[in-house]
Amino acid sequence: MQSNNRPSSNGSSPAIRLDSSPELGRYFVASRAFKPGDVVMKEYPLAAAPGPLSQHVCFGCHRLFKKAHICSDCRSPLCGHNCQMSSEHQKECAYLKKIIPEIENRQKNGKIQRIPVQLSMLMLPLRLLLLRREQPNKWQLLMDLESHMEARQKTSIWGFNQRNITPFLETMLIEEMPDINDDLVQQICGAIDVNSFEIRIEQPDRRRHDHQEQPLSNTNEVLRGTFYMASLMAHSCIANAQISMSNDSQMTVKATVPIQEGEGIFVSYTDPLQTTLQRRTFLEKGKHFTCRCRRCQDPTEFGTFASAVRCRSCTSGWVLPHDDGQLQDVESSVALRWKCSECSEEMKSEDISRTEEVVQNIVKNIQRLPVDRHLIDRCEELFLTLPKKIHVNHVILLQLRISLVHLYGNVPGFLIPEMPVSLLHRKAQLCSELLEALHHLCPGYSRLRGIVLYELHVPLVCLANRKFESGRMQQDQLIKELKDAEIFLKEAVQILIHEPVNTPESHVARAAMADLKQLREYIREMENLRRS
Ligand SMILES: C[S@@+](CC[C@H](N)C(=O)[O-])C[C@H]1O[C@@H](n2cnc3c(N)ncnc32)[C@H](O)[C@@H]1O
Repeated sequence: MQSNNRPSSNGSSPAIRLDSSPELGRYFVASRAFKPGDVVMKEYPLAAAPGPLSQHVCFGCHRLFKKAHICSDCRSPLCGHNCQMSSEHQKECAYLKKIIPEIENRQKNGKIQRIPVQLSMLMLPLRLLLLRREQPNKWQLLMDLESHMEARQKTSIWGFNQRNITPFLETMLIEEMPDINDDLVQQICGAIDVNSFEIRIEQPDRRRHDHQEQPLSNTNEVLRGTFYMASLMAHSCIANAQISMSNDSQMTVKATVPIQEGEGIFVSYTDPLQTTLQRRTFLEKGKHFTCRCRRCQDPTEFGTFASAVRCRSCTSGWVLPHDDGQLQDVESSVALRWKCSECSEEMKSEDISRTEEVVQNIVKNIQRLPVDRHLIDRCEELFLTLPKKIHVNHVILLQLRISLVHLYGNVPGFLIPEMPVSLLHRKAQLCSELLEALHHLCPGYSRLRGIVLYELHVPLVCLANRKFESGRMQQDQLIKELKDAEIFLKEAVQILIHEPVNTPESHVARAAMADLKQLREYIREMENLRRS
């Protein structure tokens, strides 16, 4: 198995082998069976750089900073003088400072964004282009990646790169790479957009509760990394493997469900908690293919109704992608036809998209409120109002459940010891509903399942204790209910234990292990008491 960034040129390894099909292009197949949690591959990127929207990531050491130290020569945002003086930065600085007059000039004419934004769009292409001279083996791997040049030529990104990326890279590199031209830059940009992965950055003083207050929020403060082996993995919205990133940018791909020898390895390029339209649109625009996975072809998404919108006409049916057995033939998400399950009223993809946007904005506005008891009340209200527009299991309401599960137990006034029985039941109910949906949408050992299982054990233990302490439960029953909670906690540990250190999930894993030890001791104590 490959365990570093030096894969064999054909991407083969004892555990996986490369195959290809007219539909998927190249993709990996298991050369042996994998169990959930087994490592499929590990890899470091060919290059990584702060994401184009990042504003607080040091261009040198890739750590987060509160206040930028701007390099006096090239204006790069750095974390301090040491990073400015590092040999890595000095090398890049020599290139970057050549373009500052041009950026400032364009900025004066209002034709360009702020300097750090402009620089962060250029960093990854620059680092990849520098491989050509400095690390020719990696350059060859990069040149082997899919970049969808033909399809991208027809999109606005091509012109954007022509105006905002190519001229600056030419100015920086023309002396040592006289043959640099727009085609080469577009190929690099295509390889980045089609193949790159986001790498989360650990907050410097992140504690367990920070994670819980900001569950799985997307942040712009990420790195983008271009990997070789991982770039050969095919997508499915119902994947059998998932990616984790350590904070030194190493990627690990692990099986989430049993994978048989000879089966394809699929990761999800999209967030499983996105609607069919959001997923398909992202894949069509960014990755240039139409997804024909089992989930995309099932209008109800395995009975979850995760993208279902309420019919405006009869108000009782659900509008779903039209199931006339032709879903696999629909070439683009825009062409999808949507039909009410009861009155057959039809809607266009644009109408569905608008409804999703309206509802998402309602939720986003509420989630911007300060984290206090009012936020919890407002989130709960959404469970009464939004099902008038979307199904109660719509992904937007699944995301809202995740937020609420983290809020209950962590917001002052709603800490576990303060929570009334009804709210402990509510937290447990939200977890159970999430687990049911995740079972269909991202089955097996998904990180999200691990986190929800961890959250579920908390109210279960607390409810059992309260009942026992108030004399409404016998000791035998208490032990039984504690053992039920232990099963959930044990699975949470099994799923999260091997997450890379310093990731939010690894913090939850550590907490779960400590809680599991404590719970087992408590169960033993109760059993001893029963015997005596
Ligand atoms: C990250 S690359 C994967 C490797 C690629 N197949 C190759 O041969 O280089 C992503 C590209 O693979 C293809 N691809 C991946 N998953 C696919 C799927 N489920 N259906 C169709 N094409 C897929 C698309 O062309 C996509 O842009």
